[in-house]
Amino acid sequence: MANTLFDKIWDKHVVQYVEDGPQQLYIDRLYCHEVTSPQAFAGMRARGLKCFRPDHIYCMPDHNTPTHDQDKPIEDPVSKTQVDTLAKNAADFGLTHFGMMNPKNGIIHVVGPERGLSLPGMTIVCGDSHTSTHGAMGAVAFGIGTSEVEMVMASQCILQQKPKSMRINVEGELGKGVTAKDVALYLMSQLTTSGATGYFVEYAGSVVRNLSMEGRLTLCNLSIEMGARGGFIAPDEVTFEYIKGREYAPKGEAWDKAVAYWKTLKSGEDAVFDKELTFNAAEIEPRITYGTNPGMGIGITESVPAIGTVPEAGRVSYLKSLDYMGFQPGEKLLGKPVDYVFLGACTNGRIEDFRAFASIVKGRKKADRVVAWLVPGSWMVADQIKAEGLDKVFEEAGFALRQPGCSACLAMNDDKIPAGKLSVSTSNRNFEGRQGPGARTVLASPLVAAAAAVTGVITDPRTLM
Ligand SMILES: CC(C)[C@H](C(=O)O)[C@@H](O)C(=O)O
Ligand code: SF4
Repeated sequence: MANTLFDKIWDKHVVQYVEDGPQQLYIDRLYCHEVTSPQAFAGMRARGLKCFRPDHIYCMPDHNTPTHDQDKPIEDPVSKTQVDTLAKNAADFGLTHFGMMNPKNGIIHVVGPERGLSLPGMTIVCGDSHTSTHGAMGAVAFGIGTSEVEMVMASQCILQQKPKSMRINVEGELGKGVTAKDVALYLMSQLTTSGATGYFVEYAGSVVRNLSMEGRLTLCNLSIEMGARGGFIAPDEVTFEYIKGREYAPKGEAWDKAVAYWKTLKSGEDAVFDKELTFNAAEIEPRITYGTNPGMGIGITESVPAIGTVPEAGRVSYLKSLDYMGFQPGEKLLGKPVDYVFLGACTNGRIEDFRAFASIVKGRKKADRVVAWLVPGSWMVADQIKAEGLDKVFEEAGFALRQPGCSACLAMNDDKIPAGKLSVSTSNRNFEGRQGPGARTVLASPLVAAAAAVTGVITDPRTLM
């Protein structure tokens, strides 16, 4: 009998078991963005196919959208083609499309949960690795390739090998200034970027239960950076409270029925996982990365690992990574001058992240040397920022808000960090050139980003709280 929550949701969606092969899995939601959908639509056209369940597919541009002047035509020709192509494809195939300037537009992984489209117990896919984010809603959500996007368009199903199951418990209480982002960065440093390869992770333990939905979305977002197929959290009152009343959430009787079902979505007391790990919240301080993958991280007061502590096989790439970042083995990063600060991305572009940033910059001033990009994950987040008066806080401190999109998370739009500049970023990847050719990225929480933005150097946010 299925006993882990993952098994329960997965098994309920299996249409067909193929002996010694992949399983045919029914998909409740397909999200499409402009980068990974064009070939899928082209394939559908070439085969003369229609989408099997068009009402279960939602499209929106986010990667190529500029974060300024969205009411004007996009200047960059490549981005314009991508964004226009998605609009045309969605229209041709009869799919819902939240285009640029549509109040429902934003980063797909921010919009899905906030509109009540991503719900507990669902299977959710998108041609995007950070689809794992939606796992925070208690869904089995994972990224797929473009040929698989086409498969889902055509059949609303996908062929998948069932991943192994892992439970990660984080127990205790988070200290001052420690956020879900720090928990994720800590887990990655412990597991490495391949530590969860082949697994689907259930996050559990008192720390996870006490996280807000925004925090849970951040945590699940980063699952993929540990190599996991996805990560999710059993739905509970926090989840239900968050979903209630949202635009596409069930209403009235359907709501009661849905909640009654969602309450059954938990792993059994005696559930057995292929792997189970437990961590102690007391070990986690605000974190930063020092290298060129998200697993290369330290507590903000710690030093970059000395060369002797790095396994011999990894020393060459370790030194290459530090060389790129301009850091020395064994040195502390506190006090390092910062050029750019980016608040946003599907990792940390939600209202709580803007509240956290505001809590530090309120009554202070942006450091002159810092260029700061504050990019809401969606128009809904942008509106909430205004409704709460946070825009005024930012303005008084010398910060301006931009328009929603993936922005500086990856260099696919106008928001590129110049070569050599050091950026403290709330996004999820610090690969070489990720934020622009030659850009150097330190991943951190919104609190750490805010502390850097007002001091101009890498700063422990606890000293400003
Ligand atoms: C463009 C897309 C395929 C990619 C992903 O899959 O994650 C992007 O969103 C990213 O964050 O690198
Ligand atoms: S915000 Fe970044 S990580 Fe998220 S979907 Fe966009 S590019 Fe990918």
